[in-house]
Amino acid sequence: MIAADVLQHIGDTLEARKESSPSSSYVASLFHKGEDAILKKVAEEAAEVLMASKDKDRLHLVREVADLWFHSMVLLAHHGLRPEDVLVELKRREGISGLDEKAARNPQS
Ligand SMILES: N=c1c2ncn([C@@H]3O[C@H](COP(=O)(O)OP(=O)(O)OP(=O)(O)O)[C@@H](O)[C@H]3O)c2ncn1[C@@H]1O[C@H](COP(=O)(O)O)[C@@H](O)[C@H]1O
Repeated sequence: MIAADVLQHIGDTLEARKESSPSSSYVASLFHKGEDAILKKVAEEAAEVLMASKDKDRLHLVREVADLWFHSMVLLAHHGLRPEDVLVELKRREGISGLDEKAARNPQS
């Protein structure tokens, strides 16, 4: 599956960048700055997704979602996690209705 290959490749690149110099790599510079800098980028990119959506600019939206996914993967890598961990969780949820899952969490509501 192409999508899984792309995510796996990005995961490998992110791991390799942990050994790179911050001056030669954007990802290495983010790792070097630490968790707060990574979280700031995730928050900024999420806000940019909202603005692209409100602007009804489809190409801009795709690019901003790519930025958000990418920085979320940097955050995962910071915590020693990989994109595949999210894919496993999404796979686990396949076929489970969001409404049923929510009802199971809050049986009285
Ligand atoms: N997919 C990406 C990717 N998507 C977005 N970005 C960077 O994320 C940043 C997004 O920040 P903004 O949109 O806010 O733009 P900006 O104002 O320039 O950023 P800041 O100065 O505010 O940090 C830009 O610098 C983009 O270049 C990415 N940088 C790297 N990758 C992948 O990561 C690999 C490793 O990158 P390096 O570590 O730079 O070699 C690359 O080969 C790509 O596969």
